[in-house]
Amino acid sequence: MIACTIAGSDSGGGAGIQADLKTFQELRVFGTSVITALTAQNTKGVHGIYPATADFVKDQLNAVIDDFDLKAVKTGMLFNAEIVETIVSVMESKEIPLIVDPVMIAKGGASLLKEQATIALKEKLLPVATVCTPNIPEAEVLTGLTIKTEEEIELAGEYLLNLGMQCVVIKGGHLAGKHAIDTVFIRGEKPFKMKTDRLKTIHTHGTGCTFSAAITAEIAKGKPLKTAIIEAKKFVQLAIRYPLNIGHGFGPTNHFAYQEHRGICDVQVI
Ligand SMILES: Nc1ncnc2c1ncn2[C@@H]1O[C@H](COP(=O)(O)OP(=O)(O)O)[C@@H](O)[C@H]1O
Ligand SMILES: Cc1ncc(COP(=O)(O)O)c(N)n1
Repeated sequence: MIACTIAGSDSGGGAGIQADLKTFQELRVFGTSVITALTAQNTKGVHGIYPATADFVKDQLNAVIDDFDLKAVKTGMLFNAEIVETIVSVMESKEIPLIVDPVMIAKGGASLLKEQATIALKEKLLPVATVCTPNIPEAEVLTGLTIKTEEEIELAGEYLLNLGMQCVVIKGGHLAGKHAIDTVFIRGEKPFKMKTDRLKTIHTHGTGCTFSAAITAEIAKGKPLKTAIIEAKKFVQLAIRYPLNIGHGFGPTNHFAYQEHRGICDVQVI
């Protein structure tokens, strides 16, 4: 099975292209990549960004699509509106499932998406997406809502589904409480929640990239949407639960954990 990630490179290896390819590999999917930007980054922050031209992003994507039978494609850091629009122009005519992680701001605070690009992402990319995986601040930007309560999560989910996607996963990592709860909206189905313990850790660099890459890998393997999303939640939960404790800042998650500890992760589906 072959998947592709369209994202930024994280020199620190915990997020972006590197997190996505490691996740694909652990889930036994062959990973291809389209790099939108190079970041000089480590566990302490983003120290520089060097974007690719939109034309070169297109060259990479066409090179991959022309040669491989891609079963799923994901996007992460897209940086500017030209890159967003280029991806739309290539992907809109394809029947390949597209998972959009609407990456906006790194956990350290650096902006990974320009303001104009947020509009392009919402108005052009999301309507051609299959799945979108916003965290709470991203869902707030995309919907214009303040999201604190369950009702507001429901409203945000419905709003985003109405942009044309088949599925929206609103991630609860940024909320408070004893549990980390993600809410999943699939068109035509009753929404459900995935609940795990909220782990006390600073090693959450790249959690969103890892989660969306795991969804992409499971979809590439042909899993139904709901099964793919639940398995991906297990993958990211184990990756957070067994940190590598490397770097001097907010460390990466552990992509080895799923294969090493599989079967012992409880994700409550409610
Ligand atoms: N401290 C934590 N304990 C357990 N799960 C977490 C924790 N932080 C984030 N997660 C989970 O990691 C995934 C990524 O979530 P989140 O951190 O909200 O996204 P992002 O990395 O895009 O900001 C979600 O499934 C979320 O529930
Ligand atoms: C290249 C790249 N892509 C995505 C993220 C987001 O990850 P996080 O929100 O964990 O900082 C990042 N920091 N760098």
